[in-house]
Amino acid sequence: MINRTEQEEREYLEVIKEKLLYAIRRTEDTVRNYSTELRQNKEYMYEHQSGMDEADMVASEQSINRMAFTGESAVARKRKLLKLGQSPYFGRIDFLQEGKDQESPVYIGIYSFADERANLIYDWRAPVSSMFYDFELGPGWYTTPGGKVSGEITLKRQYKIREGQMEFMIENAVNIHDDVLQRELSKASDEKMKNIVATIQRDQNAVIRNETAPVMIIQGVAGSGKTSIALHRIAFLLYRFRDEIAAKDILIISPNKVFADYISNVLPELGEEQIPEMGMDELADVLLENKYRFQTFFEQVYAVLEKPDAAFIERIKFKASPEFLSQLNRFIIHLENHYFNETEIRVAGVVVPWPFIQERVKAYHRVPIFKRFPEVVKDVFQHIRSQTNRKLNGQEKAKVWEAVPRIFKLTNVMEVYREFYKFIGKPEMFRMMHGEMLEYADVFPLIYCRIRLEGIPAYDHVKHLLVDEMQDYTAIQYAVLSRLFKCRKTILGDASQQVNPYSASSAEAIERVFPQGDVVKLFRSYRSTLEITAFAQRLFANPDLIPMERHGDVPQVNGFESNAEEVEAIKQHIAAYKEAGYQSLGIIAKTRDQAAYLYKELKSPHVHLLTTDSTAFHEGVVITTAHLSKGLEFDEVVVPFVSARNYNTTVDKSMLYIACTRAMHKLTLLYTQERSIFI
Ligand SMILES: Nc1ncnc2c1ncn2[C@@H]1O[C@H](COP(=O)(O)OP(=O)(O)OP(=O)(O)O)[C@@H](O)[C@H]1O
Repeated sequence: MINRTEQEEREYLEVIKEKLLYAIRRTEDTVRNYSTELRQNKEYMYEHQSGMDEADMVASEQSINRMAFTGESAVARKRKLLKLGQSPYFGRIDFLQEGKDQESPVYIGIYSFADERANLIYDWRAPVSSMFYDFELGPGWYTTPGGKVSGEITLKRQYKIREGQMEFMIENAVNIHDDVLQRELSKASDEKMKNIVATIQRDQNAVIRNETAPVMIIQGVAGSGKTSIALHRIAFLLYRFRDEIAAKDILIISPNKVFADYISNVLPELGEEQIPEMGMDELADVLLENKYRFQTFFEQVYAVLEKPDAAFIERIKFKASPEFLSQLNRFIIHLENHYFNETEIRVAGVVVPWPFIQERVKAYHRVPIFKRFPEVVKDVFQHIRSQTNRKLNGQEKAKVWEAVPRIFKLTNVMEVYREFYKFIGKPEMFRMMHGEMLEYADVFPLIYCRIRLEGIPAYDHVKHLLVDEMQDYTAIQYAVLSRLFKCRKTILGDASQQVNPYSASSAEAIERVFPQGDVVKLFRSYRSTLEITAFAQRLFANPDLIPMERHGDVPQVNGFESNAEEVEAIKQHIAAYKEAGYQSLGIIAKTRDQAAYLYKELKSPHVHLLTTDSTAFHEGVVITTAHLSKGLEFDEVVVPFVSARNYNTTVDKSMLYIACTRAMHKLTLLYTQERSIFI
């Protein structure tokens, strides 16, 4: 066995660092050579431009592009090597393959690294590395494209190497992962989400490395690592299918810009490029071609929280149900058969009879209704020509163009959508807001009608779609997504973290939309201490949840006589959180008005207010709403205004649950006068 002792490991680390340094220098030489050559080539081309013919120019440009590409790859390679220099590997397994007489050590790092003679570091995504996550000492196996490789794991080690120095090394213990995991979880939070390659758990690894599922639905409790796993899964797929998928072919549908920013460094940390990302509202705008003004999802949630109106809530609930989607589908089929004026068209002395027109309309049944008319127009032209034996003049053509769409009783998608409510006998279920603005609950049904009746080009360039916070999207939104994105999907969320319980989906409902999906449930919660998890469980009990055995202070619930005293207490938290060794403090209010009020009261340059307009996550002290805090986490969380008046509805309870589950190490709830029944 090589590198048996810790001393030998430390010496080996120095050898590897040396080799990395050498590789970095070589890449630097490559980059330098390419940039010199590139400059010379460009100069040459510029000087000889006049004497070059088209073919020469194209050849020169191609050569320059090739050179630039290779130069860029060398720069990327250098970046990876520099990173490896800081922390070359985090794990090792020694594997004795069946039929061989000597085991070989497999050092595992973020990227692979080889010298002329051997593979020195294996990428964590390589087939052989999967054994590091899947097995303890003893029998083990991994699959390669060529088949299954079995053998025995004779050694397993984990290392923490930072800035080139080995901080610790843990060996062979059965709970090796637990020890390192505990250390990782007890640390103060970073500004952004971090990678978890060194401590991926077995069940998480199975999700990350699943290559076959066309749709993967991950339902996991708060803090179970759903988002982390989904991002690592993308890194894995980019590695595994590198010839087929690039970063630009993936799309993340994220709940907001702050969240997008929060997760934005995980993939670059894993050596991958940034992934395109889009919010549902943004997608809606694109799909409606910016033609309609609409309420956003945030505005809908605030309306429910701030001035709940029974009829408004009824409309939301109705449109969120899978039954609504079925009714809409039935109506669209009904349109086909019952919304045509059975009339003939008279042009150029010819009568085009209704049966002919009807037959043509039906012939294009695969084409969305509004897209059929141009086809039918052409057929009518043809019909008239055959009767008159002459071409139609402009005026006659215009008449046909006008007459054909009129055979359909409705002229546009919006009219169809309004008609639907009359058809089902519930016209009160459709209300426009002030200024001809659509309610959010109508946005995706309208888009769905557009797709069915006008057709929208599918997003075929997207090869993998990632949807986070799946519980916040309704059946109709999934119907839209499944029609737009034919690619593989990873969909994740937690049914307990609905920001608007009137407009939410359970994992089961989503499964119904994607019957081909693999559903994975994650019950172990990593984010919070056992005390915080136990506290949150009292809000929404999940008997299956498995908390981490990590301890901290019991969450505090502090009462005050006045708001002023409560604000004063928050100031004390702000003054003290750093002393406790924390890096982030989240003050999570229920509504945006309450968050804004607090921000004004606190008047501190060190406090950031996160709103729906924010585009970046801030380190330090952040005031925000429960809705916006989704997916984020803080070392310490303070939830203000948890009074009986402020937290008393089902939606309020959901918000409180989301707020409390953001805390990693410390949680405090504050109220004035009477505390909420939920605590
Ligand atoms: N295997 C792991 N090793 C180390 N840390 C982990 C692991 N799994 C999860 N975590 C940590 O747990 C925390 C929660 O992870 P993440 O935000 O991905 O969970 P989530 O299920 O998306 O949470 P939520 O739904 O509550 O927003 C993060 O700090 C993450 O780094």
